[in-house]
Amino acid sequence: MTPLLRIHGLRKRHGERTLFDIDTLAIEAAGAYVLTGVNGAGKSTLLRTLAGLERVDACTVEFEGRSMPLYPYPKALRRAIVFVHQHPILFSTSVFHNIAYGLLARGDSRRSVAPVVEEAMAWAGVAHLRDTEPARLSGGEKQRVALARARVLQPRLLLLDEPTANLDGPAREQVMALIPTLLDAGSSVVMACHDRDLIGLPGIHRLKLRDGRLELR
Ligand SMILES: Nc1ncnc2c1ncn2[C@@H]1O[C@H](COP(=O)(O)OP(=O)(O)OP(=O)(O)O)[C@@H](O)[C@H]1O
Repeated sequence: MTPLLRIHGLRKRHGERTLFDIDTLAIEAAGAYVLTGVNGAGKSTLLRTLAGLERVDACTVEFEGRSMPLYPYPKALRRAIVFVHQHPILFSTSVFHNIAYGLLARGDSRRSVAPVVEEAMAWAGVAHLRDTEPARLSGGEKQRVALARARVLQPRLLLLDEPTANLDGPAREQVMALIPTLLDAGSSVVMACHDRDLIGLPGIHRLKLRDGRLELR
């Protein structure tokens, strides 16, 4: 099977320190991965690199069978890959507009966007918050809005940085419940996390960053 994404020779340095040096990273279409490693191992940096938010040394990517450099970050990846930050930054408008924003920015019409956003709000359990200003949301609500905002873009690859960190009780359960359904929509998902319940999800592949190398378990 052709992987969705395959990267060779992915190296990241901070000054003299090599944070990671990865021979090959292959992500299957509709595959689910957890990325583990101790604090400071480079998990967030690796996700940010895949999302084009970190500069890297020359490195080639095969995306859906086409070869391209990872830097400068290609348009095809910008459209296909969505990164969800651990502490999502939301615009000071409404929940509805935050979820609609990416689709409108892509040029979709307001008329076509509205039902997609309605469906996403229902999926994320935030429909009752549609007119709420993001500053008034709890951490769990913000994370669910961020997941809905990512989902409407129908990414081929979704990168989640510690989606359940800082959440507990029902807020954590609600976010946890959404994650398998992202896979049902056909996206590949890579999640950096320390959460044992996410690591134990059925069918999930385990990637571990250790001493700058990536192990597939
Ligand atoms: N711009 C930078 N310059 C130098 N070092 C940096 C820079 N950005 C990140 N680092 C270092 O790179 C290392 C990896 O950070 P990163 O946040 O990717 O790790 P992580 O595995 O996600 O950690 P955690 O589990 O604590 O979130 C850390 O030691 C961090 O201090």
